[in-house]
Formats: sequence, C-alpha cells, structure tokens
Amino acid sequence: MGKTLLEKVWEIHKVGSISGGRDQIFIGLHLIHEVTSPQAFAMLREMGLKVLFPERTFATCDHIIPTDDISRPFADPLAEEMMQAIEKNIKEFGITFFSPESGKQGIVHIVGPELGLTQPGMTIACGDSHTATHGAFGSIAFGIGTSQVRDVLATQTLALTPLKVRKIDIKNKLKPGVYAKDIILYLINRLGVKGGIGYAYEFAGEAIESLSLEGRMTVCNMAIEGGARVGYINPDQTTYDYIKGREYAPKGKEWDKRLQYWESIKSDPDANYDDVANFDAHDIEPMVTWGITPEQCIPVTEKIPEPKNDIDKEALEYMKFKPGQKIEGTKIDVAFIGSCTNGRIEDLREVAKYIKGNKVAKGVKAFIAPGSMGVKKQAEAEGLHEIFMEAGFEWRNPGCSMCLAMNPDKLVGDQISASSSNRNFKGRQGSPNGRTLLMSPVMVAAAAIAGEVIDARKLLNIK
Ligand SMILES: CC(C)[C@H](C(=O)O)[C@@H](O)C(=O)O
Ligand code: SF4
Repeated sequence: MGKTLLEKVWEIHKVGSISGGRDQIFIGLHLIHEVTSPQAFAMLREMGLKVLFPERTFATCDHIIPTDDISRPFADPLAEEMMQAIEKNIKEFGITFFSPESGKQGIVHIVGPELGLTQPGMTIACGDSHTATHGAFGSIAFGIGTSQVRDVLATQTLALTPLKVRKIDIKNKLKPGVYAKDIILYLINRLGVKGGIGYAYEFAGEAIESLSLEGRMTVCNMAIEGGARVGYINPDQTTYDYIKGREYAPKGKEWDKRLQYWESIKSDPDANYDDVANFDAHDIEPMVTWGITPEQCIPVTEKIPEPKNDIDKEALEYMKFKPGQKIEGTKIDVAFIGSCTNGRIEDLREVAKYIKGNKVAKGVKAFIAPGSMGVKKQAEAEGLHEIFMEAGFEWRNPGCSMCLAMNPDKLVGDQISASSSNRNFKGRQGSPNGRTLLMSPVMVAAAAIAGEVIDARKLLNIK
C-alpha cells in the first residue's frame, strides 16, 4: 500500500515517539511575527536558553504595522512597542528579520513563499493559524501557539499528534470568472467549519492542478477555516517553476538534489486515505459569505437561506439580513483587497482587469494593501497602482491591514465591507458590530465599482 505526502514527510521528520501517542517532529522552517513571538522569547530568557538553529527561523512584521504612515515611531504606542520587541529579540537571538528597511517586509505567509523559503517536503511552523498556506508547495505546514513557538526556538522540534488525511478531489477546471477563493469557500460550505478537525486536507484533481501556485496558496490558506490545521497540494512542475530563481531557492547541483527529494514525497497513486470527498469544479460559482463564519456562504446568484441552526439565526441577526433576500445588491461601505489569502501579485493583476477604466462608487472607501513589499514593488513596476488609484482605490503599504484590524485600518459602526480576507467573525474588522462579506478579490473590486455586491462576471461580460 502506498503512502500519502503527509505520512512520508512525517516519517522523514520524526525524531522519536513520546507520550500520549505523540511524535517528536523536526521543524525545517520556522516563521515568526510580532504578535505571537514576544512571550516565547521571554520564556527562553527566563529559562536561560538559546535558539538552537537560528538559521531556521525567519521573522517579519505584519499584523500591527500601519499601512499608511510607516515612519517611526508608529503613531500607536502599542504597535511601536511590539515592533521594538521583535527588533530586540531578533538581534539578541541572531535571527534574520525581514524588516521594512530590508525591503522584504510583508505578511508572513506571503513573504516565505515569495523569497523561496517555502519548499516541498518541508515541515513548516509559525505562530499563526493560516500557516497551512505553505502547504500549497507540498509542505506540511501548520499554525502553533506561543508555547510551541518557544519549543521550536529552543529545540527545533514539536510534540505532535499524527493527523488523518482527507483527499478532496475536484474534477474539471473552474469556469471563467470563478477563482481559487470560490473553491475554498464552496468546500467549507460543503464540509463545514469543523469538518476538517483532526484531518490534513489533501487538495487534488484537475481544478487544483490547473491553479497557479498563488491560487493554490489561497485554497490552502483557508484549510484552517474548515477546521483542518494542515492543507496541502502535491508538488508538480508549477511548484518547481514558482520556486526556481527565488532568493532562498536551491541553486545548481543542490537544485537537482532537492528536486529528486520533492518528487519522492508526493502521495503515491495507491495511497491509503482516511477519507475521500469528491466535487466538480463546474458546480462552483462566485461565492459570497452572508454570515459570521466562512461556512455561511452562497453563490452570488442565490438568496440568503432560511436559518438551519442557532448560529445561522445569530448570523442573520448580527448581519441584519433576512432569509430570502438576494445577496446581490447588498450595499457596501468598504472594499478591502489584501491579506494572506488574496494579497499576492496575481490577485492584483486579476483585479486590475476589472478595475481598469472604472471608478469606485461614491461613498465607498476602497483600498488595496499588497501582501508584501515584494508584491508592492512588482505591482508598481507593472503600473497596476496607477490603474487602482485612477479608479479611486487607495494604494497602501503591506501588512495584514483590515483583515484583522490590529492596526489603524478598521471598520466603523455597522459598516459592511466586501473583503478578500479569510474571516468574517463578529467584530473581525475592527468594529464590534462591523459586517464582513468574504469573496474573491475580483468580486471585491466589482463591489467597489458598483457600490454593492454584484456578480463580477457582468463587468467583463463573462457568461
Ligand atoms: C494574530 C494571529 C495569532 C492570528 C492567527 O493565528 O491567525 C491572526 O493572524 C488571524 O488571522 O487571526
Ligand atoms: S492577513 Fe489576516 S489571516 Fe493573514 S496572518 Fe494577517 S491577520 Fe492573519
């Protein structure tokens, strides 16, 4: 019987078995940001420990960094304090920091892949729940808590319970005007926000294989929103082409050696899965959330459903929506394009097609926060920022921005935002009664132009 990628990578990184059915797993790459690392460093200091492999940890700053004025000190003293803490910690423990001055700063899940740090067959940990993003390369990547950040810093290993694997096979290619974001919203709707608990999701099938690496990252990014801590895709030529030439990518003979390894860790055709779920890409339409979990979503062409449970009732009340109401036509106040789900260069290229020659509707605040300084530079080299600004979008600096609003980008009152991010929880975007509609970045762009939720396919005459 063959093995899954998860089983192979797990075995290769297994240091030993420990209590409670757990394994001690070596972590190849550790990424940190300013929110979940300060306490971990404090614990190291208390215990008088060093970072065991400082060359395997890389830091960035993303959550608290403002996206407008990034001059120091930051206007928010708490943000300034967190920035100073990470600056002090990386210096003291000898860790590479992708600071704003380095020109490489950005959202942790955008920076790792962009610099070629993220590679197939690795184990990757980060004190952030959306770490599964890196699974798009065929790595086993997962979010950890602060005490585990400490464990990785001190030992480069973690005590982990083995996961089951559910293969999610999506046949056929996406229809025009339907994107990776729609795939993952659709899947979460079908499998539920808790459906993936205890599982790693292996995304497969023609719909997944035909996605770019960026699209694959969007899918894996939201595995955790479906309850799966790990989401991954077997590596292929698309993966290798994406990595080649990047700063930390292997070069020369080392490339050939690694390529051999990457090919060897793919799931075998006769691998044994704990579960298999089959879908058809032709059934997927542009999706919009109407509630307070990513599961509560519908195709843009449909009406808000009757509540099926208490959480649906709670969502309708919070969102001030009625069952039977069309989601299309919902007026929006804010349009936000960015985040680790959809803040990559490909997202910006795609939205530019929809925005070009159009204007943001009156009364809508529309802004774009590129995922990293690398994305920003590339977009500007291609002149995309001019298209955005001409249309009335604000063009910001990189960071998590209004995905989580741990920075000045916040909703006000019960404003409704069309957002390309990954969570629509109550109060997520900075106002305790702010309302978030998750959708693909092109759907956000279309909503910004129309002033209300519309089927973006109408803008480009896609049938
Ligand atoms: C701040 C951080 C711990 C958090 C996470 O783990 O995901 C954040 O990135 C989020 O998206 O909610
Ligand atoms: S962009 Fe959003 S989801 Fe991603 S790491 Fe930042 S806050 Fe978390």
